[in-house]
Amino acid sequence: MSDPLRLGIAGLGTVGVGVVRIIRQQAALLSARTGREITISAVSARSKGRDRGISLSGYAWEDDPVTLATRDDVDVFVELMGGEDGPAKDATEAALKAGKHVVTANKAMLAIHGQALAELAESKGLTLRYEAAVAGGIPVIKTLFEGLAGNEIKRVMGVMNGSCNYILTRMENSGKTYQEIFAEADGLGYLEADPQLDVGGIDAAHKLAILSSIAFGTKVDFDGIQLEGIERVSIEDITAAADMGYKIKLLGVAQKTGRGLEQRMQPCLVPETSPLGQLDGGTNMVVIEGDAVGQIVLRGAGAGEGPTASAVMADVCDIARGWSGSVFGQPAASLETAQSAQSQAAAPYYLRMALVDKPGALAKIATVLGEAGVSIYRMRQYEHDAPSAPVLIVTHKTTHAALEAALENMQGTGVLAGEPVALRIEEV
Ligand SMILES: NC(=O)C1=CN([C@@H]2O[C@H](COP(=O)(O)OP(=O)(O)OC[C@H]3O[C@@H](n4cnc5c(N)ncnc54)[C@H](OP(=O)(O)O)[C@@H]3O)[C@@H](O)[C@H]2O)C=CC1
Ligand SMILES: N[C@@H](CCO)C(=O)O
Repeated sequence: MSDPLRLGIAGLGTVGVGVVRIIRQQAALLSARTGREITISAVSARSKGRDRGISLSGYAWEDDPVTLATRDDVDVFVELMGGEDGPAKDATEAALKAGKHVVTANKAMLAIHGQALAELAESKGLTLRYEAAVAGGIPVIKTLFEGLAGNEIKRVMGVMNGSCNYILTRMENSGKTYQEIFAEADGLGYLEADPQLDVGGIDAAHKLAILSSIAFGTKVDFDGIQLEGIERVSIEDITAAADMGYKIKLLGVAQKTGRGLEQRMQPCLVPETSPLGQLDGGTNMVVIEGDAVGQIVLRGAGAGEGPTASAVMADVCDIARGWSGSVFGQPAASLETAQSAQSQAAAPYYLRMALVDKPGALAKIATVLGEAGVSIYRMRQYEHDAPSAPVLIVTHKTTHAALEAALENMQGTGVLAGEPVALRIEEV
Protein backbone atom coordinates (compact mmCIF):
# COMPACT_ATOMS: atom_id res chain seq x y z
CA MET A 1 0.00 0.00 0.00
CA SER A 2 1.23 3.52 -0.82
CA ASP A 3 2.02 6.17 1.77
CA PRO A 4 -0.96 7.69 3.58
CA LEU A 5 -2.56 10.76 2.06
CA ARG A 6 -2.33 13.43 4.77
CA LEU A 7 -4.98 16.14 4.99
CA GLY A 8 -5.03 19.53 6.65
CA ILE A 9 -8.62 20.66 7.19
CA ALA A 10 -9.46 24.33 7.71
CA GLY A 11 -13.06 24.85 8.81
CA LEU A 12 -14.83 22.55 11.28
CA GLY A 13 -18.40 23.70 10.82
CA THR A 14 -21.20 21.72 9.19
CA VAL A 15 -19.08 20.40 6.31
CA GLY A 16 -15.72 20.12 8.09
CA VAL A 17 -17.20 18.02 10.89
CA GLY A 18 -18.88 15.81 8.28
CA VAL A 19 -15.55 15.21 6.56
CA VAL A 20 -13.77 14.33 9.83
CA ARG A 21 -16.63 11.97 10.68
CA ILE A 22 -16.37 10.09 7.37
CA ILE A 23 -12.59 9.79 7.64
CA ARG A 24 -12.88 8.40 11.18
CA GLN A 25 -15.84 6.10 10.54
CA GLN A 26 -14.96 4.81 7.07
CA ALA A 27 -11.17 4.47 7.31
CA ALA A 28 -11.09 0.84 6.14
CA LEU A 29 -13.46 1.42 3.23
CA LEU A 30 -11.56 4.51 2.06
CA SER A 31 -8.20 2.76 2.06
CA ALA A 32 -9.65 -0.32 0.34
CA ARG A 33 -11.02 1.89 -2.42
CA THR A 34 -8.05 4.18 -2.88
CA GLY A 35 -5.18 1.88 -1.97
CA ARG A 36 -3.98 4.39 0.64
CA GLU A 37 -4.79 5.33 4.16
CA ILE A 38 -6.39 8.78 4.38
CA THR A 39 -5.30 10.60 7.51
CA ILE A 40 -5.72 14.04 9.06
CA SER A 41 -2.52 15.77 10.18
CA ALA A 42 -3.93 19.07 11.40
CA VAL A 43 -7.12 21.10 11.65
CA SER A 44 -8.04 24.75 12.03
CA ALA A 45 -11.12 26.76 12.94
CA ARG A 46 -11.82 30.05 14.66
CA SER A 47 -12.42 28.85 18.21
CA LYS A 48 -10.30 26.00 19.48
CA GLY A 49 -12.42 25.34 22.56
CA ARG A 50 -15.74 24.86 20.81
CA ASP A 51 -17.42 21.48 21.25
CA ARG A 52 -18.00 20.14 17.76
CA GLY A 53 -19.48 16.78 18.74
CA ILE A 54 -16.50 14.84 17.38
CA SER A 55 -13.09 13.90 18.73
CA LEU A 56 -10.19 15.87 17.29
CA SER A 57 -7.61 13.95 19.29
CA GLY A 58 -4.53 13.04 17.33
CA TYR A 59 -4.79 16.08 15.06
CA ALA A 60 -2.51 19.07 15.47
CA TRP A 61 -4.32 22.41 15.89
CA GLU A 62 -3.41 25.54 13.94
CA ASP A 63 -5.00 28.90 14.68
CA ASP A 64 -3.91 30.22 11.30
CA PRO A 65 -5.28 28.42 8.21
CA VAL A 66 -2.33 29.66 6.13
CA THR A 67 0.11 27.97 8.51
CA LEU A 68 -2.01 24.82 8.34
CA ALA A 69 -2.08 24.90 4.55
CA THR A 70 1.71 24.99 4.29
CA ARG A 71 2.67 22.38 6.92
CA ASP A 72 5.17 19.76 5.81
CA ASP A 73 2.89 16.94 6.94
CA VAL A 74 -0.03 18.11 4.77
CA ASP A 75 -0.40 16.71 1.22
CA VAL A 76 -3.89 18.07 0.59
CA PHE A 77 -5.33 21.29 1.99
CA VAL A 78 -9.09 20.96 2.52
CA GLU A 79 -10.68 24.42 2.62
CA LEU A 80 -14.08 24.39 4.36
CA MET A 81 -14.25 27.87 5.86
CA GLY A 82 -16.11 29.67 3.10
CA GLY A 83 -16.02 33.29 1.94
CA GLU A 84 -15.02 34.74 -1.37
CA ASP A 85 -11.80 36.31 -0.07
CA GLY A 86 -10.10 36.44 3.32
CA PRO A 87 -8.61 33.35 4.95
CA ALA A 88 -10.13 30.92 2.45
CA LYS A 89 -8.45 32.53 -0.53
CA ASP A 90 -5.22 33.33 1.33
CA ALA A 91 -4.84 29.77 2.57
CA THR A 92 -5.79 28.23 -0.80
CA GLU A 93 -3.17 30.31 -2.58
CA ALA A 94 -0.60 29.56 0.10
CA ALA A 95 -1.31 25.83 -0.18
CA LEU A 96 -0.90 25.83 -3.96
CA LYS A 97 2.29 27.89 -3.77
CA ALA A 98 3.62 25.40 -1.23
CA GLY A 99 2.89 22.47 -3.58
CA LYS A 100 -0.24 21.11 -1.89
CA HIS A 101 -3.33 19.87 -3.69
CA VAL A 102 -6.53 21.63 -2.65
CA VAL A 103 -10.09 20.44 -2.13
CA THR A 104 -12.73 23.07 -1.41
CA ALA A 105 -16.51 23.43 -1.14
CA ASN A 106 -16.30 27.19 -1.60
CA LYS A 107 -18.42 28.23 -4.57
CA ALA A 108 -18.12 31.94 -3.76
CA MET A 109 -14.32 31.83 -3.98
CA LEU A 110 -14.34 29.79 -7.19
CA ALA A 111 -17.00 31.90 -8.91
CA ILE A 112 -14.88 35.01 -8.42
CA HIS A 113 -11.28 33.76 -8.32
CA GLY A 114 -11.62 30.40 -10.08
CA GLN A 115 -9.61 31.33 -13.14
CA ALA A 116 -6.64 32.72 -11.20
CA LEU A 117 -6.63 29.78 -8.79
CA ALA A 118 -6.88 27.30 -11.68
CA GLU A 119 -3.93 28.93 -13.45
CA LEU A 120 -1.91 28.82 -10.23
CA ALA A 121 -2.75 25.16 -9.57
CA GLU A 122 -2.03 24.08 -13.14
CA SER A 123 1.24 26.02 -13.28
CA LYS A 124 2.37 23.91 -10.32
CA GLY A 125 1.00 20.62 -11.66
CA LEU A 126 -1.44 20.45 -8.74
CA THR A 127 -5.05 19.42 -8.40
CA LEU A 128 -7.78 21.82 -7.26
CA ARG A 129 -11.11 20.06 -6.82
CA TYR A 130 -14.54 21.32 -5.74
CA GLU A 131 -17.29 18.73 -6.22
CA ALA A 132 -19.09 19.99 -3.09
CA ALA A 133 -19.23 23.56 -4.36
CA VAL A 134 -22.11 22.86 -6.76
CA ALA A 135 -25.32 21.15 -5.66
CA GLY A 136 -23.82 19.62 -2.50
CA GLY A 137 -24.03 15.84 -2.61
CA ILE A 138 -24.97 15.59 -6.30
CA PRO A 139 -21.87 14.52 -8.30
CA VAL A 140 -22.50 17.04 -11.06
CA ILE A 141 -18.89 18.12 -11.59
CA LYS A 142 -17.78 14.51 -12.04
CA THR A 143 -20.72 13.92 -14.37
CA LEU A 144 -19.57 16.76 -16.62
CA PHE A 145 -15.85 15.88 -16.37
CA GLU A 146 -16.13 12.15 -16.81
CA GLY A 147 -19.52 10.78 -17.74
CA LEU A 148 -20.26 13.42 -20.38
CA ALA A 149 -16.69 14.01 -21.60
CA GLY A 150 -17.70 12.92 -25.10
CA ASN A 151 -20.57 15.37 -25.41
CA GLU A 152 -20.87 18.89 -26.64
CA ILE A 153 -22.99 20.37 -23.87
CA LYS A 154 -26.00 22.24 -25.19
CA ARG A 155 -27.62 23.48 -22.02
CA VAL A 156 -27.20 23.25 -18.24
CA MET A 157 -30.00 24.26 -15.94
CA GLY A 158 -31.33 23.58 -12.54
CA VAL A 159 -32.46 24.43 -9.08
CA MET A 160 -29.24 24.87 -7.14
CA ASN A 161 -30.23 26.62 -3.95
CA GLY A 162 -32.13 24.46 -1.48
CA SER A 163 -33.15 27.37 0.75
CA CYS A 164 -34.94 29.17 -2.08
CA ASN A 165 -36.66 25.99 -3.20
CA TYR A 166 -37.72 25.38 0.40
CA ILE A 167 -39.21 28.90 0.64
CA LEU A 168 -41.05 28.66 -2.68
CA THR A 169 -42.40 25.18 -1.88
CA ARG A 170 -43.54 26.23 1.60
CA MET A 171 -45.31 29.30 0.22
CA GLU A 172 -47.10 27.04 -2.24
CA ASN A 173 -48.11 24.46 0.39
CA SER A 174 -49.07 26.88 3.15
CA GLY A 175 -50.49 29.83 1.23
CA LYS A 176 -48.32 32.10 3.40
CA THR A 177 -46.46 35.15 2.12
CA TYR A 178 -42.80 35.37 1.20
CA GLN A 179 -42.10 37.44 4.33
CA GLU A 180 -43.74 34.84 6.62
CA ILE A 181 -41.89 31.89 5.11
CA PHE A 182 -38.59 33.77 4.94
CA ALA A 183 -38.88 34.33 8.73
CA GLU A 184 -39.69 30.65 9.22
CA ALA A 185 -36.70 29.48 7.14
CA ASP A 186 -34.41 31.90 8.97
CA GLY A 187 -35.66 30.63 12.34
CA LEU A 188 -34.96 27.04 11.30
CA GLY A 189 -31.38 27.98 10.37
CA TYR A 190 -31.93 27.17 6.69
CA LEU A 191 -30.44 30.43 5.41
CA GLU A 192 -26.83 31.53 5.05
CA ALA A 193 -25.49 33.94 7.68
CA ASP A 194 -26.09 36.59 5.01
CA PRO A 195 -29.54 35.49 3.71
CA GLN A 196 -29.14 37.71 0.67
CA LEU A 197 -26.71 35.11 -0.70
CA ASP A 198 -29.64 32.68 -0.82
CA VAL A 199 -32.74 34.75 -1.58
CA GLY A 200 -30.88 37.19 -3.82
CA GLY A 201 -29.90 34.24 -6.04
CA ILE A 202 -26.17 34.92 -5.53
CA ASP A 203 -25.27 31.50 -4.10
CA ALA A 204 -27.10 29.74 -6.93
CA ALA A 205 -25.46 32.06 -9.47
CA HIS A 206 -22.01 31.20 -8.07
CA LYS A 207 -22.81 27.55 -8.77
CA LEU A 208 -24.14 28.25 -12.25
CA ALA A 209 -20.99 30.23 -13.13
CA ILE A 210 -18.83 27.23 -12.20
CA LEU A 211 -20.97 24.77 -14.18
CA SER A 212 -20.95 27.04 -17.24
CA SER A 213 -17.18 27.15 -17.28
CA ILE A 214 -16.89 23.36 -17.32
CA ALA A 215 -19.77 22.84 -19.71
CA PHE A 216 -18.79 25.44 -22.30
CA GLY A 217 -14.99 25.78 -21.97
CA THR A 218 -15.18 29.42 -20.87
CA LYS A 219 -13.57 31.34 -18.01
CA VAL A 220 -15.84 31.55 -14.97
CA ASP A 221 -17.98 34.62 -15.56
CA PHE A 222 -20.14 35.39 -12.52
CA ASP A 223 -20.65 39.00 -13.60
CA GLY A 224 -22.12 37.84 -16.90
CA ILE A 225 -25.11 36.23 -15.17
CA GLN A 226 -28.47 37.93 -15.52
CA LEU A 227 -29.49 37.69 -11.87
CA GLU A 228 -32.75 38.07 -10.00
CA GLY A 229 -33.62 36.56 -6.62
CA ILE A 230 -36.91 35.37 -5.18
CA GLU A 231 -37.74 38.36 -2.95
CA ARG A 232 -40.38 39.66 -5.34
CA VAL A 233 -42.17 36.33 -5.84
CA SER A 234 -45.60 36.83 -4.30
CA ILE A 235 -48.05 34.28 -2.96
CA GLU A 236 -50.51 35.62 -5.56
CA ASP A 237 -48.15 34.54 -8.35
CA ILE A 238 -47.47 31.15 -6.79
CA THR A 239 -51.22 30.51 -6.52
CA ALA A 240 -52.02 31.84 -9.99
CA ALA A 241 -49.16 29.88 -11.59
CA ALA A 242 -50.40 26.70 -9.91
CA ASP A 243 -53.86 27.37 -11.29
CA MET A 244 -52.39 27.52 -14.80
CA GLY A 245 -50.42 24.28 -14.25
CA TYR A 246 -47.02 25.70 -13.31
CA LYS A 247 -44.61 25.95 -10.36
CA ILE A 248 -42.32 28.90 -9.75
CA LYS A 249 -38.65 27.95 -9.28
CA LEU A 250 -35.43 29.91 -8.94
CA LEU A 251 -34.00 28.45 -12.11
CA GLY A 252 -30.47 28.75 -13.44
CA VAL A 253 -29.98 28.30 -17.18
CA ALA A 254 -26.72 28.44 -19.14
CA GLN A 255 -26.33 27.85 -22.85
CA LYS A 256 -24.03 28.89 -25.63
CA THR A 257 -25.76 30.82 -28.38
CA GLY A 258 -24.54 32.27 -31.68
CA ARG A 259 -24.11 35.62 -29.88
CA GLY A 260 -22.25 34.34 -26.82
CA LEU A 261 -22.84 32.68 -23.47
CA GLU A 262 -26.30 33.14 -22.01
CA GLN A 263 -26.42 32.71 -18.24
CA ARG A 264 -29.47 33.57 -16.19
CA MET A 265 -30.63 32.89 -12.67
CA GLN A 266 -34.17 34.08 -12.11
CA PRO A 267 -37.62 32.97 -10.95
CA CYS A 268 -39.30 31.11 -13.82
CA LEU A 269 -42.42 29.05 -14.31
CA VAL A 270 -41.93 25.39 -15.13
CA PRO A 271 -44.67 22.87 -15.91
CA GLU A 272 -45.82 21.28 -12.64
CA THR A 273 -45.53 17.80 -14.20
CA SER A 274 -41.87 18.30 -15.24
CA PRO A 275 -39.04 16.91 -13.08
CA LEU A 276 -38.14 20.47 -12.03
CA GLY A 277 -41.79 21.22 -11.26
CA GLN A 278 -41.95 18.24 -8.95
CA LEU A 279 -38.85 19.20 -6.99
CA ASP A 280 -40.04 20.08 -3.51
CA GLY A 281 -38.32 21.40 -0.40
CA GLY A 282 -34.57 21.81 -0.02
CA THR A 283 -33.60 19.36 -2.75
CA ASN A 284 -31.48 20.35 -5.77
CA MET A 285 -31.81 19.27 -9.39
CA VAL A 286 -29.43 19.76 -12.28
CA VAL A 287 -30.50 19.06 -15.85
CA ILE A 288 -27.78 18.66 -18.49
CA GLU A 289 -28.32 18.34 -22.22
CA GLY A 290 -25.55 16.91 -24.38
CA ASP A 291 -25.52 16.37 -28.14
CA ALA A 292 -24.97 12.63 -27.83
CA VAL A 293 -26.56 11.74 -24.51
CA GLY A 294 -29.68 13.90 -24.77
CA GLN A 295 -31.11 15.10 -21.49
CA ILE A 296 -30.07 13.75 -18.10
CA VAL A 297 -31.45 14.76 -14.72
CA LEU A 298 -29.50 14.64 -11.46
CA ARG A 299 -31.37 15.08 -8.20
CA GLY A 300 -30.35 14.97 -4.55
CA ALA A 301 -29.42 16.82 -1.41
CA GLY A 302 -27.75 20.12 -2.23
CA ALA A 303 -26.60 20.86 1.30
CA GLY A 304 -26.13 19.44 4.79
CA GLU A 305 -23.34 17.71 6.65
CA GLY A 306 -23.49 14.24 5.11
CA PRO A 307 -24.21 15.10 1.47
CA THR A 308 -21.63 17.89 1.28
CA ALA A 309 -18.95 15.87 3.08
CA SER A 310 -19.70 13.00 0.70
CA ALA A 311 -18.77 15.27 -2.24
CA VAL A 312 -15.61 16.54 -0.51
CA MET A 313 -14.52 12.94 0.06
CA ALA A 314 -15.07 12.09 -3.61
CA ASP A 315 -12.39 14.68 -4.44
CA VAL A 316 -10.08 13.50 -1.65
CA CYS A 317 -10.40 9.91 -2.89
CA ASP A 318 -9.58 10.95 -6.46
CA ILE A 319 -6.39 12.63 -5.26
CA ALA A 320 -5.54 9.55 -3.18
CA ARG A 321 -5.90 7.43 -6.32
CA GLY A 322 -3.58 9.78 -8.18
CA TRP A 323 -6.28 11.03 -10.50
CA SER A 324 -5.71 14.57 -11.65
CA GLY A 325 -6.84 16.79 -14.48
CA SER A 326 -7.49 20.38 -15.36
CA VAL A 327 -9.44 22.41 -12.85
CA PHE A 328 -12.30 23.29 -15.21
CA GLY A 329 -12.06 20.24 -17.47
CA GLN A 330 -9.53 21.68 -19.93
CA PRO A 331 -6.33 23.66 -19.30
CA ALA A 332 -7.16 27.01 -17.70
CA ALA A 333 -5.06 28.84 -20.31
CA SER A 334 -7.27 27.43 -23.07
CA LEU A 335 -10.58 28.59 -21.57
CA GLU A 336 -12.21 31.29 -23.69
CA THR A 337 -13.36 34.60 -22.29
CA ALA A 338 -17.13 34.39 -22.33
CA GLN A 339 -19.01 36.92 -24.41
CA SER A 340 -22.13 37.36 -22.30
CA ALA A 341 -25.39 37.40 -24.20
CA GLN A 342 -28.92 38.25 -23.11
CA SER A 343 -31.49 35.66 -24.01
CA GLN A 344 -33.04 36.37 -27.38
CA ALA A 345 -34.67 32.99 -27.78
CA ALA A 346 -38.43 33.17 -27.81
CA ALA A 347 -40.25 31.76 -24.78
CA PRO A 348 -43.79 31.75 -23.49
CA TYR A 349 -44.50 34.24 -20.68
CA TYR A 350 -46.92 34.40 -17.79
CA LEU A 351 -48.57 37.76 -17.19
CA ARG A 352 -50.62 38.65 -14.13
CA MET A 353 -52.38 41.95 -14.06
CA ALA A 354 -55.14 43.79 -12.32
CA LEU A 355 -57.35 45.71 -14.76
CA VAL A 356 -59.79 48.49 -14.12
CA ASP A 357 -63.16 46.74 -14.39
CA LYS A 358 -64.81 48.69 -17.20
CA PRO A 359 -65.89 47.91 -20.77
CA GLY A 360 -63.04 47.54 -23.25
CA ALA A 361 -60.25 47.20 -20.66
CA LEU A 362 -59.30 43.68 -21.67
CA ALA A 363 -59.60 44.62 -25.35
CA LYS A 364 -57.04 47.39 -24.84
CA ILE A 365 -54.56 44.96 -23.29
CA ALA A 366 -55.13 42.43 -26.08
CA THR A 367 -54.55 45.18 -28.65
CA VAL A 368 -51.28 46.29 -27.04
CA LEU A 369 -50.05 42.70 -26.95
CA GLY A 370 -51.10 42.15 -30.55
CA GLU A 371 -49.40 45.33 -31.75
CA ALA A 372 -46.14 44.21 -30.10
CA GLY A 373 -46.46 40.85 -31.87
CA VAL A 374 -47.25 38.97 -28.64
CA SER A 375 -49.88 36.32 -29.16
CA ILE A 376 -52.16 35.11 -26.34
CA TYR A 377 -52.16 31.35 -25.82
CA ARG A 378 -54.38 31.06 -22.73
CA MET A 379 -56.23 33.57 -20.59
CA ARG A 380 -58.25 33.58 -17.39
CA GLN A 381 -60.19 36.25 -15.56
CA TYR A 382 -61.37 35.47 -12.03
CA GLU A 383 -64.57 36.35 -10.24
CA HIS A 384 -64.00 39.44 -8.14
CA ASP A 385 -65.66 41.90 -5.83
CA ALA A 386 -62.92 44.48 -5.95
CA PRO A 387 -63.06 47.37 -8.43
CA SER A 388 -60.20 45.74 -10.36
CA ALA A 389 -60.33 42.47 -12.28
CA PRO A 390 -57.55 39.89 -11.82
CA VAL A 391 -56.42 38.62 -15.23
CA LEU A 392 -53.88 35.92 -16.11
CA ILE A 393 -52.40 35.48 -19.57
CA VAL A 394 -50.05 32.83 -20.90
CA THR A 395 -48.52 33.95 -24.17
CA HIS A 396 -47.31 31.97 -27.12
CA LYS A 397 -43.53 32.04 -27.50
CA THR A 398 -42.32 35.58 -27.85
CA THR A 399 -39.07 37.47 -27.47
CA HIS A 400 -38.17 39.35 -24.31
CA ALA A 401 -37.91 42.53 -26.38
CA ALA A 402 -41.47 42.18 -27.73
CA LEU A 403 -42.82 41.48 -24.26
CA GLU A 404 -40.99 44.50 -22.81
CA ALA A 405 -42.44 46.70 -25.56
CA ALA A 406 -45.95 45.44 -24.79
CA LEU A 407 -45.49 46.01 -21.04
CA GLU A 408 -44.31 49.54 -21.68
CA ASN A 409 -47.22 50.33 -23.98
CA MET A 410 -49.70 48.96 -21.43
CA GLN A 411 -48.78 51.85 -19.15
CA GLY A 412 -50.48 54.25 -21.54
CA THR A 413 -53.78 52.35 -21.77
CA GLY A 414 -55.25 53.73 -18.56
CA VAL A 415 -56.69 50.32 -17.68
CA LEU A 416 -53.96 48.96 -15.39
CA ALA A 417 -54.94 48.92 -11.72
CA GLY A 418 -51.45 47.86 -10.62
CA GLU A 419 -48.03 46.94 -11.95
CA PRO A 420 -48.25 43.80 -14.16
CA VAL A 421 -46.05 40.82 -13.27
CA ALA A 422 -44.27 39.03 -16.13
CA LEU A 423 -42.37 35.78 -15.65
CA ARG A 424 -40.71 33.61 -18.24
CA ILE A 425 -41.97 30.06 -18.70
CA GLU A 426 -39.05 27.72 -19.19
CA GLU A 427 -39.58 24.75 -21.46
CA VAL A 428 -37.96 21.80 -19.72
N1 LIG B 1 -23.33 23.78 4.76
C1 LIG B 1 -23.62 23.26 3.57
O1 LIG B 1 -24.59 22.49 3.44
C2 LIG B 1 -22.78 23.56 2.39
C3 LIG B 1 -21.66 24.35 2.48
N2 LIG B 1 -20.87 24.55 1.40
C4 LIG B 1 -19.67 25.36 1.52
O2 LIG B 1 -18.79 24.73 2.45
C5 LIG B 1 -18.02 25.71 3.12
C6 LIG B 1 -18.21 25.52 4.62
O3 LIG B 1 -19.57 25.67 4.93
P1 LIG B 1 -20.15 25.31 6.38
O4 LIG B 1 -19.48 24.12 6.94
O5 LIG B 1 -21.62 25.29 6.21
O6 LIG B 1 -19.76 26.60 7.19
P2 LIG B 1 -19.81 26.82 8.79
O7 LIG B 1 -20.11 28.23 8.99
O8 LIG B 1 -20.65 25.79 9.43
O9 LIG B 1 -18.30 26.54 9.22
C7 LIG B 1 -17.25 27.39 8.88
C8 LIG B 1 -16.01 26.93 9.61
O10 LIG B 1 -14.91 27.74 9.24
C9 LIG B 1 -14.25 28.21 10.40
N3 LIG B 1 -13.66 29.50 10.12
C10 LIG B 1 -14.29 30.60 9.69
N4 LIG B 1 -13.41 31.60 9.57
C11 LIG B 1 -12.21 31.11 9.93
C12 LIG B 1 -10.91 31.65 10.04
N5 LIG B 1 -10.69 32.92 9.76
N6 LIG B 1 -9.92 30.84 10.44
C13 LIG B 1 -10.14 29.56 10.73
N7 LIG B 1 -11.36 28.99 10.65
C14 LIG B 1 -12.36 29.76 10.27
C15 LIG B 1 -15.32 28.29 11.48
O11 LIG B 1 -14.72 28.22 12.76
P3 LIG B 1 -15.59 28.15 14.13
O12 LIG B 1 -16.34 26.88 14.06
O13 LIG B 1 -14.60 28.14 15.21
O14 LIG B 1 -16.46 29.35 14.10
C16 LIG B 1 -16.15 27.05 11.15
O15 LIG B 1 -15.60 25.92 11.74
C17 LIG B 1 -18.50 27.05 2.58
O16 LIG B 1 -17.69 27.45 1.51
C18 LIG B 1 -19.89 26.74 2.09
O17 LIG B 1 -20.34 27.63 1.08
C19 LIG B 1 -21.13 23.98 0.17
C20 LIG B 1 -22.24 23.20 0.02
C21 LIG B 1 -23.18 22.96 1.08
N1 LIG C 1 -27.47 27.95 1.13
C1 LIG C 1 -27.17 26.91 0.21
C2 LIG C 1 -26.26 25.89 0.88
C3 LIG C 1 -25.67 24.92 -0.09
O1 LIG C 1 -24.83 25.54 -0.98
C4 LIG C 1 -28.46 26.28 -0.25
O2 LIG C 1 -29.52 26.55 0.32
O3 LIG C 1 -28.46 25.53 -1.22
